[in-house]
Amino acid sequence: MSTTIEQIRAILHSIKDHNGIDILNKYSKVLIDVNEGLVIINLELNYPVNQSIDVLMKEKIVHALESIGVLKVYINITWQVMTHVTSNLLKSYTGVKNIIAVVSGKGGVGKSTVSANLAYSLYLLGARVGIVDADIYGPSIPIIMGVSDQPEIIEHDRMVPIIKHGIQLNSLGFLLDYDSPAVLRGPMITKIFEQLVSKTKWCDLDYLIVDMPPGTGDIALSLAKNVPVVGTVIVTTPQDVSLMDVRRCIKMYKKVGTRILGIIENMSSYVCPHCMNGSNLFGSGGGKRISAQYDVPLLGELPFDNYIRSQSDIGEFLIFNNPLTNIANKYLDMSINLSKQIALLPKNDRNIFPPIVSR
Ligand SMILES: Nc1ncnc2c1ncn2[C@@H]1O[C@H](COP(=O)(O)OP(=O)(O)OP(=O)(O)O)[C@@H](O)[C@H]1O
Repeated sequence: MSTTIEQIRAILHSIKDHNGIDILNKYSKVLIDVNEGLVIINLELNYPVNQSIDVLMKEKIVHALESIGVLKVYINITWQVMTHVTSNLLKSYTGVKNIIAVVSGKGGVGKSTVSANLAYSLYLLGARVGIVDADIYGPSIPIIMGVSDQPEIIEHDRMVPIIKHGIQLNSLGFLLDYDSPAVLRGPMITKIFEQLVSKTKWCDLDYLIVDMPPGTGDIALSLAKNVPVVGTVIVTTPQDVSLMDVRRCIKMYKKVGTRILGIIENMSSYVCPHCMNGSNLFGSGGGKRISAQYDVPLLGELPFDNYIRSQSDIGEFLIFNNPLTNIANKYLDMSINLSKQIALLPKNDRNIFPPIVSR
């Protein structure tokens, strides 16, 4: 008896990828054809798929189909990121499908480093990505990414983002005088922040990463209320003081109704490059505990890696220089996890213009 399209569809729906996430979700489009024993599958997914994921997915699908006796199969995978509904139900900005804020309970946990590398790994997956440095206390993204140019101002006070390593970039540091940051507080700084995000001429972005200042201050509240953000990613280190601040941060974002897309534990372990023994510099398992306690996905755990620090200091990307390192793979896994969390959110239908009805 030959395999039916329904059986193949059911098999596809049962497959999980190497992150343990369903290969298909409610927005995936699947066209299946069976022609003289050859099964043809055309899959359109709503998250980025690079070549290695494409290969892994195809292997999984072929393997699963073999179990029901399908031996000849052709699979074609394409993808298209869609715009998802924002936490505050605001309409998304033109040119930006999904805004993701990277936040932390306290300073120095590696939020900017994670933001830059997360942006770059999403870009390596094939997505169009931008990054906004909104850290009023010290905009480090231009340093990490090795950018010193200023964005060009065009008509209607709009700014053209700088492009570096394929990523569109703008920073509060380009707009503020950092010799007198204390003067800029409250409404003034939140207005500049909102303009930075909304008045940059972003070009066709799948994801815009916002590197937020640490803590739960004015900019965090302004983000929650006035920026069409799909959600936040919280960066923490595993030690107890850091986790205490994360709890406060999670409670604040939950209170103001901003979605939490996941937690990233940074500097979670250290492997000595000489003896190769691992140790937990700042304790262990904190990210997992927080994730379980607040029912928030743990997107990844990143080790302490001196190469990250030295590369960031000279404005180079770890992944850019060495895409095959263990930590580069961890970043890629993390960005795949994040893109899939976003892929499951409802669509933002408010961005779709009503059809023009001719009389
Ligand atoms: N996984 C890591 N391994 C080693 N060093 C790291 C790692 N992540 C970040 N760092 C280093 O830690 C320092 C602080 O990182 P970063 O500036 O990204 O933190 P931050 O949370 O954004 O800080 P702030 O709140 O002050 O803006 C930097 O020198 C950075 O290179």
